Amino acid sequence: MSGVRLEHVSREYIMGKTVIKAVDDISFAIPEGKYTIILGASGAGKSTVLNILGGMDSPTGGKVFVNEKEISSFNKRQLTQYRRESIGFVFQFYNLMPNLTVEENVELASQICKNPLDTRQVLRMVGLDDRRRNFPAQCSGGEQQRGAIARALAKNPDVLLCDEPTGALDYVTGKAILALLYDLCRQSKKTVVVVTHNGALAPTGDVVIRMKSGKIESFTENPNPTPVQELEW
Ligand SMILES: Nc1ncnc2c1ncn2[C@@H]1O[C@H](COP(=O)(O)OP(=O)(O)OP(=O)(O)O)[C@@H](O)[C@H]1O
Repeated sequence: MSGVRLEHVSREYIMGKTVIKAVDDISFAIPEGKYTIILGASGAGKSTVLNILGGMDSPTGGKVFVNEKEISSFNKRQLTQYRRESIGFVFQFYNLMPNLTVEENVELASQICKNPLDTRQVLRMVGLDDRRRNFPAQCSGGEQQRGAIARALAKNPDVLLCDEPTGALDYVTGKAILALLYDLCRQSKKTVVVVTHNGALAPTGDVVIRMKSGKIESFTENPNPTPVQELEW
């Protein structure tokens, strides 16, 4: 099955004499193209799962498959290539290069991968074409996040991973960013995974995974997700 699959995945950290199970023997499968939300309180293990999916961290047990590639068996070089070519990341704090314009930030990402999309096309997709010559400091938070999403998408990745993408944004701007991520998921048919602690977003996901203390509390598929713009919280 294309998409994302975790089989009995664990991630333990040894801290002196204690073992912290950040992720504790979890299994789930997300079909390709699904808009997925991972929910859970602080410390539940959400970012650890996202980092493992993105090849930034490796499990201490279990197997991880992304579009049928077993990334948990990759060596360092393969993981670097995987992060570069197969994964788009969106973080809470945009992380755009401050000395490059929005357009140059997107171009820079395109240059390191195999099948990039056209920069202008991607900037139009995220509604940022008229701001493309601005430096990040000349953009609002929402615009910077759109720039970061454009940069991630331009790589034409298999999966778009977003860790608290609205964490630094106000309510209305955050909603617009979530609506954009959902629309991009539908348009591009790519798997999008959004990590958030905001339980109110559960109805908006095609797939909703709730985590608690490193375990999966529930896994739900939603045949008719609610558009985020229709929700209030
Ligand atoms: N590098 C590390 N070394 C030791 N413990 C870690 C490390 N990274 C994460 N942990 C622990 O693993 C657990 C899960 O952390 P994780 O960051 O995945 O949670 P989270 O659900 O993303 O939380 P938050 O919403 O606060 O970001 C926590 O108890 C955390 O302290």
